[in-house]
Amino acid sequence: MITKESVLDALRNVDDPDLRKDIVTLGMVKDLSVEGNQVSFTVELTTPACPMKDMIEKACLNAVRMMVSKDAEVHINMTARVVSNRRDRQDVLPGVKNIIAVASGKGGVGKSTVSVNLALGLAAQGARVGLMDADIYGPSIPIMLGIRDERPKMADVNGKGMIVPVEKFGIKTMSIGLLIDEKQAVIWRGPMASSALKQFVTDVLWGELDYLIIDLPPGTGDVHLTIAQTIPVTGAVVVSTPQAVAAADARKAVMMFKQEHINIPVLGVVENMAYFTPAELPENKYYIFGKGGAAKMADQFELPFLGELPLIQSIREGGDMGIPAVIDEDSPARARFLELAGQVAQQLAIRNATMAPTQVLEIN
Ligand SMILES: Nc1ncnc2c1ncn2[C@@H]1O[C@H](COP(=O)(O)OP(=O)(O)OP(=O)(O)O)[C@@H](O)[C@H]1O
Repeated sequence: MITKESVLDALRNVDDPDLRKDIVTLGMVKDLSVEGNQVSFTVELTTPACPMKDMIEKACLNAVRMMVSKDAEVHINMTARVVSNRRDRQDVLPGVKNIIAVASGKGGVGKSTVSVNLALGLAAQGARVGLMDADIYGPSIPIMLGIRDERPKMADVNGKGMIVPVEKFGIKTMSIGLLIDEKQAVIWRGPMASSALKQFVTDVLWGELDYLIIDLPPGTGDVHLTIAQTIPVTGAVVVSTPQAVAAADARKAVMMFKQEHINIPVLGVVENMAYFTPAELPENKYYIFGKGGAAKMADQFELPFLGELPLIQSIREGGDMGIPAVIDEDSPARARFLELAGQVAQQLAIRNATMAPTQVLEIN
């Protein structure tokens, strides 16, 4: 006879490969029921974008069939509840579970392209996602999402005027480009940029989010410091390109996050424009700028390498037209960005399980 205990014992042999504990101990097995040879249960993962989802499901099935009964009819409901390890007072971004900053050592490496497609990639897999354009001096998110002409609405919350983020393709977004003329933003000085950013944090109704992606300005500067001091950023993703000079700049970005007064864990390094793929020969990869630079850099810092993204004309065209690669079913880059989203979500789950929460100066 199949019992609940025998099923649980079998499932104790299935490990979450990232968290390195079995799924029963981790409390991921829910709603177990057994009737005759019908066994059903839910496995609750830490992210809907988990790249190990299919593997864990198969391992559960095999464990019950091999260790309990080969005649068991097993129904597994794979779900996810994104965890947060925030321990701050939640004065800022109260309903936001995880905050991911996307950075680059220098401009033009595709940081905004990665931010947009990472946000959409997480949302495509079922997460609630927001995208904050903190690139105050050169906001490109409104163009990339095709919302240049939209203006956010205001809402009254307990007598305080709050900005309602613009929604597009299932994500919420806010950019200085949605409030003022893009050209004006370029001439802003440091203190103005910092106070605009603080508004994005305190005066925008982000609501409940699993992930908030922050597209940082290129390089290292005032805005980065403001963000590190006011927002409990869960982790950062550093974008690089293959050229040696780009890798050297990306190294500076990694060093910035490691500084004592910033101290934000780096989730990994992604290499954009790693190889060229012509539209008519999608299987061909040409490593025109050299190969393996960002992976080597990640290795030196003992950071995860989050993968290579191709240089494809349609990524640029999609960006200009407001149709990002993840939204374009025909884009050869779509699958790569979905993989990247899975890698980032996975590294974030590991970070939350193994490291202390990020500290910030509390706002009074
Ligand atoms: N993998 C890619 N293939 C083709 N074009 C790309 C790719 N990644 C980015 N681009 C294009 O390169 C240009 C710069 O990209 P993007 O604006 O994302 O860079 P950035 O690092 O955010 O720049 P900045 O920080 O200076 O604003 C854009 O026109 C974008 O569409």
